[in-house]
Amino acid sequence: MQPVLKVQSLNKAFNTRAGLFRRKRVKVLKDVSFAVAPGETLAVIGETGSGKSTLARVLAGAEHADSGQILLSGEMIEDNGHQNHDCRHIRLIFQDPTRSLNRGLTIGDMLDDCLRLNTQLTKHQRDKKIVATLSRVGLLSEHYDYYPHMFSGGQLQRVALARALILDPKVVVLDEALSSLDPSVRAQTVNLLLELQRDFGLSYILITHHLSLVRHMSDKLLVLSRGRSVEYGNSEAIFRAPQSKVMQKLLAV
Ligand SMILES: Nc1ncnc2c1ncn2[C@@H]1O[C@H](COP(=O)(O)OP(=O)(O)OP(=O)(O)O)[C@@H](O)[C@H]1O
Repeated sequence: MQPVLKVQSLNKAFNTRAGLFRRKRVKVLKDVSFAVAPGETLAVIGETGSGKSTLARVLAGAEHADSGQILLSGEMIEDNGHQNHDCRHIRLIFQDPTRSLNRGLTIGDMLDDCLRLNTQLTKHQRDKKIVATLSRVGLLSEHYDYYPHMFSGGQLQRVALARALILDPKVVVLDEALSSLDPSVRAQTVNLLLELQRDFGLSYILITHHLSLVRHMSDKLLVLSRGRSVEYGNSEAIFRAPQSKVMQKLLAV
């Protein structure tokens, strides 16, 4: 099966201060490659600062890579720093959903903005799609008129999910998106994500420090260390017999 997402030799560096007047370029992603099939979940784990969030932002088009390629369903969307990114196909959800939600807009208006800016749908079609998407993530049509502050943390993560799904993406990147939820809400959200994956063939990139979540949700696993891929393959096989020191250490904790 053709992968929905293929990443080849991705490199990314940042300029950082190295003294009062000096700057130095720090490589954050080094030759990172992987592929994700439709309906599959790839978990990305690694110690703090290993480049997971940077990878998430590059995938979602929020940052350019310095070199390397990203192909979506065989089509090049990033080639050596040149983006041809249709942002609607890879969507990013953060740990703190309020980061991506405008406090001054109702949920309905926020979702309507996404559709107005990215599709040719009429107002009637947009409203229908918004209500259907709210229902897909377990929210009610009444929530159309709610503001972000009127939701609980778990509901807000559902709103962020609705915002990600409203444009029918192929890949959703979850950057610690489940971390701040309490265990029972997290379990409900995981079940919802798995249900959506089953129903719509969504692929997930799951970035998390929770190994139990990785084990439960992922098909494949990429282990990053200082921006480099040190282990990549079938999750179950890696959990059974980790080859990299990083993974062995993470499992030993
Ligand atoms: N905009 C930036 N400018 C300079 N350095 C950056 C920038 N963004 C990230 N970095 C650096 O890149 C490295 C990787 O950061 P990143 O947030 O991707 O790691 P991470 O694996 O997601 O860490 P964590 O698990 O703590 O979230 C860190 O050293 C960070 O300080």
